Amino acid sequence: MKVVMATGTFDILHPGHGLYLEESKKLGGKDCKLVVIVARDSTVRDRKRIPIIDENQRLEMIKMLKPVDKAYLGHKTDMFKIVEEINPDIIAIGSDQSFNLENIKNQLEKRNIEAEVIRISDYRKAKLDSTCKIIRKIKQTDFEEKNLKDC
Ligand SMILES: Cc1cc2nc3c(=O)[nH]c(=O)nc-3n(C[C@H](O)[C@H](O)[C@H](O)COP(=O)(O)O)c2cc1C
Ligand SMILES: Nc1ncnc2c1ncn2[C@@H]1O[C@H](COP(=O)(O)OP(=O)(O)OP(=O)(O)O)[C@@H](O)[C@H]1O
Ligand SMILES: [Co+2]
Repeated sequence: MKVVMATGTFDILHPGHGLYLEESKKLGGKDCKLVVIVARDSTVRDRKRIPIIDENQRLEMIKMLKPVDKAYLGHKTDMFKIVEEINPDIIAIGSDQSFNLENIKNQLEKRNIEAEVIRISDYRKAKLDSTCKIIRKIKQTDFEEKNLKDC
């Protein structure tokens, strides 16, 4: 049985997230266990922007997805601590994740973690194929208050 680790923010789910998780799971073959690490709110704030959905609700949704066997929040500072704990065979890096694979491999080597690091090159193209596009669309949409009255 192979353990594959996938990571991300997963703020406002869309089909690109589903494709990435499906492709990650395929890397581990027939008996794959897919473990997903959801980025902490503090990490998202430091690296990207203020998250819309908080970390617990993002984790709750990821746990409900079909390819996912286990999901956890990451740690707040050392991102390789969770890798040591999960001890995956493969770490799947998404097509738009800005990690340098060589840097990750060097960090793993320093800690004696024998995981393979693989870039998933598949990208699901659509009008709203990223969280930032969804946020931009919501910002630009001029909702009338009556559309939101039951919220
Ligand atoms: C090997 C690896 C380990 C990670 N561990 C953590 C972690 O412990 N805590 C965390 O908040 N995020 C963790 N992340 C997720 C990254 O923080 C997240 O991918 C990054 O913020 C970029 O966001 P994005 O993937 O949504 O583009 C990890 C990512 C990788 C590749
Ligand atoms: N359209 C897509 N096709 C394939 N993979 C995707 C797509 N969108 C996101 N992913 C992958 O899903 C994982 C989580 O992505 P993330 O949380 O950054 O969402 P995002 O839509 O890319 O958000 P943002 O717009 O903030 O970058 C990453 O590994 C990312 O590469
Ligand atoms: Co992204």
